[in-house]
Amino acid sequence: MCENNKWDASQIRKYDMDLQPIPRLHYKDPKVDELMKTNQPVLLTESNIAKPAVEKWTLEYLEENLGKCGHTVYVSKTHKFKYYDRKKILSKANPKGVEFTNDTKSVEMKVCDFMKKVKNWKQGDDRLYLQQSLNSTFGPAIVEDFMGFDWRYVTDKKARHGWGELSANLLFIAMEGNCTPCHYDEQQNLFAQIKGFKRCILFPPDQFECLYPHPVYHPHDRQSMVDFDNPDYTKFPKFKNVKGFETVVGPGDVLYIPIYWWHHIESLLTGGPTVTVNFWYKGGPSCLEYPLKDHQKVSIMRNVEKMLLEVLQDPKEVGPLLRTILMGRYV
Ligand SMILES: O=C(O)C(=O)[C@H]1CC[C@@H](C(=O)O)C1
Ligand SMILES: [Zn+2]
Repeated sequence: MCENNKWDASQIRKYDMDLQPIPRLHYKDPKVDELMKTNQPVLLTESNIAKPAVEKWTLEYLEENLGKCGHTVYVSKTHKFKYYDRKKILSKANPKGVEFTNDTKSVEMKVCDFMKKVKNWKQGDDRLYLQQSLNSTFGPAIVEDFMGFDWRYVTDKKARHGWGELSANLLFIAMEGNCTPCHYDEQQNLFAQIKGFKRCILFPPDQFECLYPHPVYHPHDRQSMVDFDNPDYTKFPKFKNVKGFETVVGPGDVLYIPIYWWHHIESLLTGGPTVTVNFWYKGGPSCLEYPLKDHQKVSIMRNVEKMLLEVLQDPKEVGPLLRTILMGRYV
């Protein structure tokens, strides 16, 4: 899968799973729209979507221009940065939350401190991952570069494929080897790689039962419970049948990650820090046409879980009630 010899298999973690390549197409290829129309992933090459960033955003430039205020940096004891929703964690404000511990926490950090820690990082130190919404708090040079993105192209895709409003552009600065474990988002995503290389593994929404997402009420909602580095095939037997797609994105590549598609993303094990900007679009209005699409079924399952939790008030009641409905009647 090595494109133009810019990386090699030694920089990639090995997983025992069936992965097919994601199509790589020139961004003006009409087949791009055929794939987007049917919520299929595609890697766009040669685009100008984030061209000013690809040309200028070195770590030094970013340190110089990201501004002096603090930025959101995740700190992890491992290479995994598993997202969690703080609003779902037990607190005075949220007495119905969930007892929850995990290896990652978020802190506010100045860019200069972040860059220094990344430069001086040694084995055994906590890993860092800067993940910050691109907003006006950034220096004028960054804002100018951002305005120079190919907004005509991305806005055309939004309109053509009925996406909702642009909800965020996030800037990601990762250390080599950082991993965002398998999860799905309820957003369309144009994932623009700026510096370095990232291995992206994607699974379609119909792989839901092989990827065992945490319950909706859990802080790790939308995240797979399976640890790809050490899968528990007793707890998650269907994981051994999972079928997915993969690609490695490099500077100038833009990966379309369709809404509700699972994605597991790793900065290559060597090669230094990586920089990415994403474009998250809300899902557009979707009419229920039959047969329903797989991602619509995921959305329906989410709504059933939310309704049951709302009315039962206790997560431990959800399983027994669903079993009563199912056993001997639907299965
Ligand atoms: O853009 C998304 O949907 C994500 O999951 C991002 C969260 C961290 C990013 C990464 O490349 O590790 C990807
Ligand atoms: Zn995501």
